Amino acid sequence: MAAQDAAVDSLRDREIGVEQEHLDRVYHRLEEKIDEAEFLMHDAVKRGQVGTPGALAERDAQVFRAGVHLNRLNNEFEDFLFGRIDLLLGKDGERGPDGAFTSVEPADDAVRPDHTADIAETLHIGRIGVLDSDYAPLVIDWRAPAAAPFYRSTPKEPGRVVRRRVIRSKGRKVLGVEDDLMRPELTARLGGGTLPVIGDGALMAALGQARSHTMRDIVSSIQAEQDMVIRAPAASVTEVSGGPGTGKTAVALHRAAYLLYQDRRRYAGGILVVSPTPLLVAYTEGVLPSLGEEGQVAIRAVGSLSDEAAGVEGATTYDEPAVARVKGSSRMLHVLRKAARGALEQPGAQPASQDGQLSFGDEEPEPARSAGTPTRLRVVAFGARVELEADELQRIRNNVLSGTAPVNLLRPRARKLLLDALWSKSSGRGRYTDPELVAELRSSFDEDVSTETPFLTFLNDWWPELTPRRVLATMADERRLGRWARRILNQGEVRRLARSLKRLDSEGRGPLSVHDVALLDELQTLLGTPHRPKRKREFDPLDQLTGLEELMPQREETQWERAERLAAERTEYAHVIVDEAQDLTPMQWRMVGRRGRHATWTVVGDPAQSSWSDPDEAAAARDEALGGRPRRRFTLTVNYRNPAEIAELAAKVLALAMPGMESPVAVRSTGVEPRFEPVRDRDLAGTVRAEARRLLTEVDGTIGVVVAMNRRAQAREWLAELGPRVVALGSLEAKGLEYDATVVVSPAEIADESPAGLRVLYVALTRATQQLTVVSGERDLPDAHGVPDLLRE
Ligand SMILES: Nc1ncnc2c1ncn2[C@@H]1O[C@H](COP(=O)(O)OP(=O)(O)OP(=O)(O)O)[C@@H](O)[C@H]1O
Repeated sequence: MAAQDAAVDSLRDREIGVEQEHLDRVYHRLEEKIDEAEFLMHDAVKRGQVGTPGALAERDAQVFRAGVHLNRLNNEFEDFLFGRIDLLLGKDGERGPDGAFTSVEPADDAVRPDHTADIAETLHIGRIGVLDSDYAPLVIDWRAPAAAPFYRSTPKEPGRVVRRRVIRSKGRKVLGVEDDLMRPELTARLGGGTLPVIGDGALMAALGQARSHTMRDIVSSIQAEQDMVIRAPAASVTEVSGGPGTGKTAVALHRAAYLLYQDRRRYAGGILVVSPTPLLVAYTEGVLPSLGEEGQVAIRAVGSLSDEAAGVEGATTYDEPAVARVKGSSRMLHVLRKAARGALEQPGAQPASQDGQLSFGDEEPEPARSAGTPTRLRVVAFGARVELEADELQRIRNNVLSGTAPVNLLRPRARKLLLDALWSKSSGRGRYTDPELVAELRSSFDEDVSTETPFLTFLNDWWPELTPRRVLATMADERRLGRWARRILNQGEVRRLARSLKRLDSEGRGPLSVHDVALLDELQTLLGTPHRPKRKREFDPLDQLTGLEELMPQREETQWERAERLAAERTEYAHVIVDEAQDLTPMQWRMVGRRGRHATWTVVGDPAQSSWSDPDEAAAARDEALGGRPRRRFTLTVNYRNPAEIAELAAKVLALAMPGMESPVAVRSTGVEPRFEPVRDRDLAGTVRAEARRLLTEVDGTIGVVVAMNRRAQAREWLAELGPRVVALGSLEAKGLEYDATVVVSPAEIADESPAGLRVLYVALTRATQQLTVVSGERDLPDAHGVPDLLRE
């Protein structure tokens, strides 16, 4: 036995040595390329010293190319070679531009009748493609067509692949190799010897690794059904559904990298990835840079999508479910339309005599500014007083508002109609009959009236420029909100909504909830931003190189800052990826839809994990956002996260939440059953803490403790002393995340928290990669084994 082990070890060492040799060649080639790039840089700087405009432009172009080159090489130097495939001869013997055979199928005579065959081609796969100096492929980019068999080949449909190898390396050192045989029936020969096979495949090794607080890429172990989605043509809308842990988020991010590789020019318009929470954004942020992509892709939480919520974190507070339900509903659109117009009028108007008086000339003192909307406009023109009374002002307002244009953009029209009305009453009007003289008089009337501070003050008060935040703040007034929401929301809804907005001051400053953000974004559209002339920039010769800034990331800017800046500059994207799409409310769909009106889309989600109470309403909003574009649908069926023992328990909740819905198949089993800990409510804190502490000794990575939303703060206190490996999460925050072990506290509390509570509980139960403990309180009615009522057969 020992002799056999030693033989396996020496074979493994030999194969590691083979791959090491290849990696050395690759590094050698990369170093040559870096030298070339550095030479280009220096050469370019020298040319710049010539000083002629032509030489300057040439220098800039060279610096640009060399910079891009260096940036890519430096980024992708670490651990970028990860795979290898050994293939049979291709059917027609044709080769593509990268030197690889193009045919997926083997040649008819590739396999001899005695089941022996020769390896005709070996390809190494990595994060970028590297060509040798004679243009032979040393590494094939994982996104290139020639790399597809690495992902697509299965023992059932092997194509030309005989052996698939995953190479584990760190920096310049190969640490290990794991092989999968796709054609185990063959005796294949390579370089005069039999093709060796090491290990039992890389997937299980990858799945068994401890988790950290950031997601890893899966580039070396993408599975065939996932690869179909990643490489699906970017036509219209690609919809991907699949249960928990099927790799939807991973696939969506790899797809972004693939699309950029396929058509960088097309996606220069940017790719937006919409995530449900800032926690998931932080968790996934490293994946794209590890795939060699950054900058072009903005990953944003839905709570920080609108400029109105701009800031590092955006909105992170959650409304109670009944309020969230109102704010997310598409009925809010009708309320907001009314509010955007109604908010022009501010309550608390002063008596008419003090309101908005205007002196034309110097005869009268400037009036005091009113607190509310002025109800009278008075000017003195051509020696006579001209007034517009409340009813006339109202008529003008109604007239201006009769269209659908954004309110702030209507201000010039309001101003014009005010001047028309004043003019029609002024003595100047009847003074002349000659049309030319009348026109001249009118124009000097307009100029004089409209540039006087008091008129401007009146206009500012009577037709103020509204900000979305200010309008939202006016909705905290229950009486006014009730008027705008008549026949749209019921009284209870109005009361709850108004109360939730009392957090904001009169200008709308204050903490925003996640659901407020979509309301602000809608208001932004309803109000419009008045055009303001931009300050002219000084001429910069670098501007002539279009795309320079876009393509050459600056060293001092982090990936996060860059994505933020680009996102802030963009209002629309070329491709929009929506992760956890089942959670977007109708109002959020409208917000996301505005960012992809001309985009192609990838929408991934799982209806069984939806925390939105009215799936039909959300589906209608989603259809509206995606328009009539054709859709391609994919389903992922294998759960790579949860061991079978945990998946089985979660399936019980799925049966309650969505009867008839199928669970994905768990790909592995650990033999460790979920634990149940019944507890008296008063002992909850101690038990949860003790359980988290126990799990710290059981698993190497992270531990997530999931509680009902209203216990969040409490749970953080319980666990404060346990260090960074333990994280306390509200049920809605657990979305998309995963931990080595999880403690789910009181399933009944989580399920009772909202109408979608059972689906939220399903999410909570499917976060662990190794171990799960369910702590049941009194409300969970645990049986003798501690199993709560909701999780029994
Ligand atoms: N082909 C793969 N190779 C290795 N690991 C994988 C593979 N596919 C998925 N995984 C891992 O499985 C876990 C779940 O993936 P991911 O979070 O993308 O699933 P999901 O479908 O988005 O889950 P959920 O719906 O629960 O949020 C991750 O740790 C991911 O790295």
